[in-house]
Amino acid sequence: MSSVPPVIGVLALQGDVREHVQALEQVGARARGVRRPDELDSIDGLVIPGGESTTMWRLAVSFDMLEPLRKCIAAGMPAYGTCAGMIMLADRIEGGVPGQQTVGGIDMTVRRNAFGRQVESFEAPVELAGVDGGPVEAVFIRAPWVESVGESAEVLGHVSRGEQAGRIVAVRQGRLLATSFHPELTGDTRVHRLFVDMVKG
Ligand SMILES: NC(=O)CC[C@H](N)C(=O)O
Repeated sequence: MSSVPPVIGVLALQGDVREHVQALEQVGARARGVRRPDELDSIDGLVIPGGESTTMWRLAVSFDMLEPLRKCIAAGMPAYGTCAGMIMLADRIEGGVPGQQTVGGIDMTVRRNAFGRQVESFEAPVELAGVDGGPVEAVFIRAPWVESVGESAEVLGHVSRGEQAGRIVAVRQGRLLATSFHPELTGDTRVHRLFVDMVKG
């Protein structure tokens, strides 16, 4: 049985674009960087990478991408955001710089840089609803956590141990997915597979 692989765009304004492209290709999708509004027309789903959400927001404004991104998401385009990308998909942020805007789409409040500074980056196993085969080893780099989710968003995972045990770090709302951590950096492609299956579904 063969089916046409979905085309997934990776928002290529800033951040770890190449790692996402590789992870997506490993799970059988076609992946390409997108940075212009017209490039959004030819993709089946979008990944917003990790990086720096303040820079990504500013670049999205200057590349005239913020409104087109909002429209696509509102129109139902599947999207997956990691770390800064999670911030970009959040309807509300805390700890942003003055005036910082997001694309939005997921009814949640995220706290920027919640786990502390770069030197406080860490790895921890996270059990994810919808991902079989044991916990994913999650890499947190100046990561946000989710303070709260609204009724339409579903919590998929928490930090399982340590000082921050119980913090929400993975959320899904319909065909939108967000993680505080970076599966694209670990070689474990199960979360990308989940997203590609969401795109196909
Ligand atoms: N690794 C990351 O994506 C870090 C996110 C960054 N702290 C931000 O606010 O956007």
